[in-house]
Amino acid sequence: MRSLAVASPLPPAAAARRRPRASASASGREVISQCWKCGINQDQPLGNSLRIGHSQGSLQRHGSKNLLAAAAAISVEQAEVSTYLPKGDMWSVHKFGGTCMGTPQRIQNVADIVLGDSSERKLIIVSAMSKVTDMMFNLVHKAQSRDNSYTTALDEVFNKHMAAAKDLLDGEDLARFLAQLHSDISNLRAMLRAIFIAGHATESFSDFVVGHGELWSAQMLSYAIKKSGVPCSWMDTREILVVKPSGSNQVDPDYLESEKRLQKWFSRQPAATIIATGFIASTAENIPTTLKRDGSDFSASIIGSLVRARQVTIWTDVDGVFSADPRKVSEAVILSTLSYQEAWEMSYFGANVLHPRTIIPVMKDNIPIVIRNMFNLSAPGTMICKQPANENADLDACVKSFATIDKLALVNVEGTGMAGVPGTASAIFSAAKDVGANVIMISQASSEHSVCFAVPEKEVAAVSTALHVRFREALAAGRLSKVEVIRGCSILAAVGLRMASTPGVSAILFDALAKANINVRAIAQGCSEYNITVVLKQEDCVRALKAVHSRFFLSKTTLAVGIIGPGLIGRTLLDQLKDQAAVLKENMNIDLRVIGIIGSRTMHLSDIGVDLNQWKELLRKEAELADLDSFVRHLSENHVFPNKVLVDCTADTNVASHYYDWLKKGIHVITPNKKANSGPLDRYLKLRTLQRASYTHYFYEATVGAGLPIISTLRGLLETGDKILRIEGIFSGTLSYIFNNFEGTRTFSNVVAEAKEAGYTEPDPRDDLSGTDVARKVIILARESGLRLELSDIPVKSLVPEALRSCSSADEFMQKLPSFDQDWDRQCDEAEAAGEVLRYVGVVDVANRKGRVELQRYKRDHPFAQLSGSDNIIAFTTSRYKEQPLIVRGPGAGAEVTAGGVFCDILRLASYLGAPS
Ligand SMILES: NC(=O)C1=CN([C@@H]2O[C@H](COP(=O)(O)OP(=O)(O)OC[C@H]3O[C@@H](n4cnc5c(N)ncnc54)[C@H](O)[C@@H]3O)[C@@H](O)[C@H]2O)C=CC1
Ligand SMILES: N[C@@H](CC=O)C(=O)O
Ligand code: NA
Repeated sequence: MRSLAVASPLPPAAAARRRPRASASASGREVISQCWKCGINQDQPLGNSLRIGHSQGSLQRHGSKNLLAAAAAISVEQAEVSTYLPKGDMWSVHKFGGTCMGTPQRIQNVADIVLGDSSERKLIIVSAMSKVTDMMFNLVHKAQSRDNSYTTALDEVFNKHMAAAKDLLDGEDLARFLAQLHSDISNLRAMLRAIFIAGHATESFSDFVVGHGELWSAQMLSYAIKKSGVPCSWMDTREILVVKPSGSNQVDPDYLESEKRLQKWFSRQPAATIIATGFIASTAENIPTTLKRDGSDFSASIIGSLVRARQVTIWTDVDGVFSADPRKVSEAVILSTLSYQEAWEMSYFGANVLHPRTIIPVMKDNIPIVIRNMFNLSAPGTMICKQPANENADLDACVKSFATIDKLALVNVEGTGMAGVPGTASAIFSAAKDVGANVIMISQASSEHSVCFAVPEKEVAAVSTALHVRFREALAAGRLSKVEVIRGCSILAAVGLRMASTPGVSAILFDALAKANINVRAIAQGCSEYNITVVLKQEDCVRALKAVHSRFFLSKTTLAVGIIGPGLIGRTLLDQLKDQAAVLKENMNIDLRVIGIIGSRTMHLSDIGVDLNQWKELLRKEAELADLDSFVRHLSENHVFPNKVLVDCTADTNVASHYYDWLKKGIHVITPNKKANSGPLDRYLKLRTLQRASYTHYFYEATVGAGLPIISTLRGLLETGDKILRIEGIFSGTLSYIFNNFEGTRTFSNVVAEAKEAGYTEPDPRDDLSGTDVARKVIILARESGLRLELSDIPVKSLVPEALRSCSSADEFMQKLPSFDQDWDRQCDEAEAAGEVLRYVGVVDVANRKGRVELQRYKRDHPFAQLSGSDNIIAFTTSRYKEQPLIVRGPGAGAEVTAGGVFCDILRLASYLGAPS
């Protein structure tokens, strides 16, 4: 065997300084106690060097077999207990993770935070400098894989710490630290060499090597604090914390023994500021071990409990615990408080809070844990403590946070033979256990006809096979009908202690999911009610998370909007949205984001929202070729916003033909375009049936009377049980304007041009003059009233001269229209001579299940003759409004009022989705 001799790392002066102290306190176990007493700080141990010193001697004496025992010989000195360990409020415990200890500057910042804490006594737990633990694991891995490069990797570890120390410390402190570092590295080199030769490292070996990161960072911090004149000791927690293994990769603290050891340690070094190593501990047999994953948090919690600290502060690089994963929910907020149970539940669901076991030690003594950001000292952080009694008890505050678990599969075991048969559930779950599957959630309805449970997707094939084997006979005999596997699932959990005692929480949760059009596959809620768990399709999970989070947390309804057709109405709507967005956000908690605009030629897309101050430039300069399919895909695949709406501001039949598919995709539709509702009846009925059966919404108030409340009034009458007899009125803003203004002073064609200029006409004014636009409105109202009519069922009196019907464009039509002005002069004169006016009216004759559109003459005192501008007037004659019809009157065309009507529909949608009304 090769010699493992290690050169003395200490310069002669330092070695000389060590010796007298070592001998002064030497007890029976000379080597060990010598090192314990030869520290740099009063009687402080030099930690690992003493053990390596011992191991070195032992190695030479006992050979490599005893390497571990020798290396790990951590002893508790039989010192007299002279100073009792005080316990209670005077102690504050802090823990700084690897990121906080990442650079010399950060270690100095940690020192400043510690110095700034005015507590009487402070116990500071530190992790290794960031990345060091991985580097140390890598050393072991390389050595046991017989990879010689472990030596250079060890040099890197040395260099990293030497450089940090040189930056941070100076003078004697630096010399002492470097001497210790040299010594440790030499001994590690020897130990790794032994591992290299053996080709194997036991867990204890590995733990011993890995724990050095904490030993070095604790020493560096204690020197940094001492530098400012504050007495400070450092503690190797392997001398204090005693743990025993408890199952796979877990340990349980031995509180009694640990407390005894702490007491003894303290009696020797009763410092007011103690820097202790996180992560590392020892077994009852004094073999070095670690506290496993997130071990430093656990160290802080155990030590906090041992001294009955006032508070344990875990310093990290985030402002506290978020209400949901901020990478998935950008609006996630920092929680100011969390109960122990809530933190526990959240940790289980993968929220990066604390490992559940970290909470146990402090929970038994009601010691609060505060999570704080060392890089943002102004953030107060999150306090995890006993549920505060006076906490806001309103419904929304019952849910503290949301978490998700992906890559799951549901297993559904179903059959009539399960009901009332004891042992079925046990057989199902023992089959899962036999293949080592981790059952994450179980749900069984009380009918007992099915049991369903979630397991990680990678384990589901084995579970399914095991169940088919176990229930072969039952399946063959039909007692079980199926063992079904549903892959691609996720769990979404709502966590909150007060859910247990508050009715209505689950209703809100499921309502938010339904409104986001998300299908729930399974549900579980234990009677502890700290969480409600739902299983969903994985692809829906982020959207679901956003939907429930915004419903409970922010009460902010976020709505992604896609605008199709930025023509007159579309661009006016965009302007209105731009002007009102901030007010809606502030006053109504509604966050509207236009994430796409598509015109006939180009489209501009954004994931988080188009800047509405410059949408026109963006649509010109930063646009792609218009493609409606990819536009819709952009909207439906956006995972930032849970709710999406397409606003069709075209007059295009083709665009309208897609509404069905969009609603099916869960995208809401809002439109002033009349084509869908006045198109083929079967398609209309299919669309309405789908929409009524789903939680997607389809609003079209502006299709009749623009912004006037026509559809909503009719709906209100119908839904409250009124019977519609007749709807009659002037439904065309264009025709209203024309006949209100064609009074002999201007030609007919001039007035038509004015209506077009004012934005009242359809993109092609022949749609207005032909009566088609009015007929479409009549059809829309007729269908809304329950009549099954086609557009062709409506007799229409067209005002478009026969000769102009075949014009190839609206422009050509407008150019040729003046040649027919004389005909119009004649009709107008005739009416005037009779004391009448011309009005173009539409009638929905519900009683006779008919509709019609006609040009009529009315006496000058008739209400229809009293209109001005683009006024519409619509009279509803119903069972309730029989003698006097209910009349709605006002401008029924024009950019502002129409866009306003569309905007109203958007807000109606937001309100349906949960925005305050
Ligand atoms: N002007 C008014 O007072 C009222 C209009 N409406 C309806 O509002 C809708 C829009 O009317 P206006 O804005 O006046 O028309 P417009 O012609 O000014 O705007 C329509 C826009 O849609 C674009 N477009 C057409 N097909 C498209 C497609 N497939 N994909 C993307 N973009 C396309 C056009 O390029 C144009 O920019 C029409 O359906 C109209 O019936 C409803 C009530 C009142
Ligand atoms: N062109 C239409 C616009 C509203 O639907 C009209 O004039 O009424
Ligand atoms: Na309307």
